[in-house]
Amino acid sequence: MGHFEIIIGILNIQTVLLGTSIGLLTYYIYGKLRYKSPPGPWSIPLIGDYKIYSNRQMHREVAALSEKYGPVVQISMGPIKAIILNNLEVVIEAMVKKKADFAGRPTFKSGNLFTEGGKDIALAPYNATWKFQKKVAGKALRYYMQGTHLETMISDVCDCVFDRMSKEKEPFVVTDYVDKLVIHMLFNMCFGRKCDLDSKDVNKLLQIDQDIIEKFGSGFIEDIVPGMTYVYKTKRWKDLERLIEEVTTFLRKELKEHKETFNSSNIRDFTDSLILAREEAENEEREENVAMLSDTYLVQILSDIFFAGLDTTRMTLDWFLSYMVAYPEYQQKCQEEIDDVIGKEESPSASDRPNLCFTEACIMEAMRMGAVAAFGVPHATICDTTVGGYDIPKGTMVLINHWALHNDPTFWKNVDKFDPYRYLTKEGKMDMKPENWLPFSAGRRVCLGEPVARTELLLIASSFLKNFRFKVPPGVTHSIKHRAPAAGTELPELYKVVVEKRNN
Ligand code: HEM
Repeated sequence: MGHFEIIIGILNIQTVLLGTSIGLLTYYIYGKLRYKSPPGPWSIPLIGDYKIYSNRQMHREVAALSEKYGPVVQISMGPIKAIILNNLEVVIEAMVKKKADFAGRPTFKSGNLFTEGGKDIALAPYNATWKFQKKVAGKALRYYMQGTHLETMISDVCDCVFDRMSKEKEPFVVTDYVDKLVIHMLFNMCFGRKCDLDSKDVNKLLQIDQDIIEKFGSGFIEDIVPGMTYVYKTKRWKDLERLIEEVTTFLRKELKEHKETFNSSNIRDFTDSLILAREEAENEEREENVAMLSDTYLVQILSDIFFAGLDTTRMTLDWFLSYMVAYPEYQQKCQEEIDDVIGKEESPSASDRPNLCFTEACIMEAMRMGAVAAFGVPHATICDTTVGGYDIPKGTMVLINHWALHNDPTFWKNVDKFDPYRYLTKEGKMDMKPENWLPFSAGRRVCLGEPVARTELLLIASSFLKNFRFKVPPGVTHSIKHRAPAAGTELPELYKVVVEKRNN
């Protein structure tokens, strides 16, 4: 080969390399231009939109931003990008129409600590273990709701708490009694313990739960700075580790005691139902199912049922009672309905539900106006996908802004008004559920406890109003003010009430 051919050969190689590079660059630039990221405010690199995500009422701020950017808004939480869905159309597209695409969960250091590495249901990744556990827990809950078990237990717990509450001589904060009632109900449901207002275990768990919300409600720097705990542990982080260890130790002890006294023909509570599910899997010789119901997984399912139900239920009842005090005419209308349907002697039962429409409508409206979980539980995409015409890469954190759905003025007439009639037909019966009313979310990750929560809420709310008339002390005016004890959680400002016993 002469010099000429060699030069031509080199030129050819150079031409091919150059051509390939230009091709790849064009493909990359074209891809970038074609790739449509959701819009959002400018953010400081690595720090992100600190002003937005450090605001405990971020749901309100993002809903306002969506007026400028549209229903899909992107913000940066430190180095983590979050996509927030702010209207029904995009929520249904992501959670219902695209089914599994948005059914993952992001992984957080604090979440892993709470759940022994995602071994629960609520924070678990979208996989076969999650699916199986949700099925088992759903079956155990349904088992528990059969017959009159739930209503008898709620009636016993209400008697126990109301007995103490009726002894109050001075104006008092009713929230304290709501908290006690709900935690005792869950103790009974999960561990079969009768109501004992002086129980050390119950009071300690309630204190831990309140501490976790009040002290850690603004989130953890450790979730935003990966690897930080390997270098340095803050005092807050160490406190969290200690509280979680206390809770897990308690749950492990309960499971151990239940296993020692378990009798499959006498299922006492939710813990027994889970042990029964494991026995069934063992009898069917389904090794893979038995492994998914090891003690660690059972403890985590118990923790989910207990804590997912505790805060959401007690906070919803706080909102309900606060609105009942603010609107005495609605309180009275609920009481008339309750007296008519239940009678003066009986306790509310699940079969009364179809006839307690006005009371149920007041609960639904309290859930709309009071945001107990404004962003629900964060989702993550499990593949590259799209929503609202924007590209969303695999592994992106996605939040549903429930507050925005519940306060969308284009959907709700007089959006700021407490109006139970929104949910009722002209005849006073329950109407179709308004599409924008989604406190339990939708799609694959929909709240597991919705049926039990709605029944519990109605039974407890009716029991409160059946037994007591709630008022503010003479000379005091009650206007509802919102406070945000934790990110994405709003509660009414604490206020004092006086109660009059009814039906004596
Ligand atoms: C007022 C009461 C309640 C409200 C407002 C509520 C709301 C929610 C919401 C918004 C989610 C997140 C759904 C999503 O990821 O899109 C959720 C998940 C969940 N809730 Fe509830 N909840 C309530 C009561 C309960 C109760 C009583 C239980 C248990 C008996 C429960 C168990 C769960 C579980 C296990 C999940 C995780 C589901 C999953 O990841 O697949 N919830 N809830």
